Amino acid sequence: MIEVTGLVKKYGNHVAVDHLSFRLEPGKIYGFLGPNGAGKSTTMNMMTGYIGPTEGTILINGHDIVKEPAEAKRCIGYLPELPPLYTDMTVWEYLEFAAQLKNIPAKKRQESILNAMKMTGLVDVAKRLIKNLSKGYRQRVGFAQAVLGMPEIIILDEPTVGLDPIQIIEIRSLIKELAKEHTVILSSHILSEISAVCDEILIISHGRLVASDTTENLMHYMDSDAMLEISIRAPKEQAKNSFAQLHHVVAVLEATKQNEDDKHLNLTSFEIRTDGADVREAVFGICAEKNWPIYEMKYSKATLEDVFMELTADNKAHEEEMDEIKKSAEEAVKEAEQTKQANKEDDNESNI
Ligand SMILES: Nc1ncnc2c1ncn2[C@@H]1O[C@H](COP(=O)(O)OP(=O)(O)OP(=O)(O)O)[C@@H](O)[C@H]1O
Repeated sequence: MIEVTGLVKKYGNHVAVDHLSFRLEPGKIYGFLGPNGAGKSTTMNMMTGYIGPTEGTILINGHDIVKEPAEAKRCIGYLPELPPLYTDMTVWEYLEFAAQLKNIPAKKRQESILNAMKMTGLVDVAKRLIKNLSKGYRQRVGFAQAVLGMPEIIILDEPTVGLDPIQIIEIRSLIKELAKEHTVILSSHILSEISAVCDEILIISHGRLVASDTTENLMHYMDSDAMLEISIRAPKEQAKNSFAQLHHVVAVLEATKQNEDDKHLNLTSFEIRTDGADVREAVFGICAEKNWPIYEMKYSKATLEDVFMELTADNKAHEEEMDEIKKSAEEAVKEAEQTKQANKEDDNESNI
């Protein structure tokens, strides 16, 4: 089990991880999801003891990663975003080297390496130089290194980045295979990646945890929002009131975008928001009864992607704000330089 409490990492004034707290139970696949720069790698690097936290504690099966690093690290296998593979070694040589670093006793080494290779499908390439392997196979070598010695917890940073679709499918099934015997934690900025394999998702934005739930619950949360876009020819207020009275409808908004055709036909467009229910038939019933011709109807449910965008939305606003600050700072510097240059020219003229 992993317990993270009040975790903070600062680089100078920059807060990369901002008071993260969570608890990860054994035997599940967890996904760290967040945009680039959200703090996923920094968090993983702290959890695996690669870098120290500025504040907060990380307990790995009860061992503090800072105070008892050897005991804590023994429970973890880590595949960093850029695995440090020695490409002039063969797969076997590299795994033997990794086994020594992990202090796996000499008597057990061969068996451990063989198990890791079997698990990751590397037995046939054991004698091949790593530099002659495809990117997918190199990633497998990184995996094999992580599972060597069968640690209880496997941490994988962006495990499918740069792989082709077939390799991605292979790595995904490998992760699911691993989860039968290990707790797996992986990170990605790709939502479909995380939702395809993880039991629970932790969404991180600006170093903060903005959501943490099971993939099903997050999906269910999305289900609580649906929208029907409709273009009809009808008296605006009367139509709006009729739709608003329908069961499950939470809001009826007038859609602002209208094309020339709509104007010509004198159409009114609405966005009918519901609590997740599909109200197409009920809306059709009203329109038919009132004889309001329907020109267009489009039903949509919020997706996991929408929730991710919503939860990390301040990210974009923050970036825009930073761009704005940077732009005005650059303008101020330019202005100051121009003034300095003008003053210099004035001085030169008065000297003449
Ligand atoms: N060694 C470092 N020195 C200074 N700033 C750093 C350092 N490492 C990371 N950062 C900053 O900390 C923030 C979090 O970075 P981190 O790599 O953890 O994000 P991430 O979510 O893993 O992103 P990505 O998906 O792009 O790897 C970023 O703003 C990054 O620029």
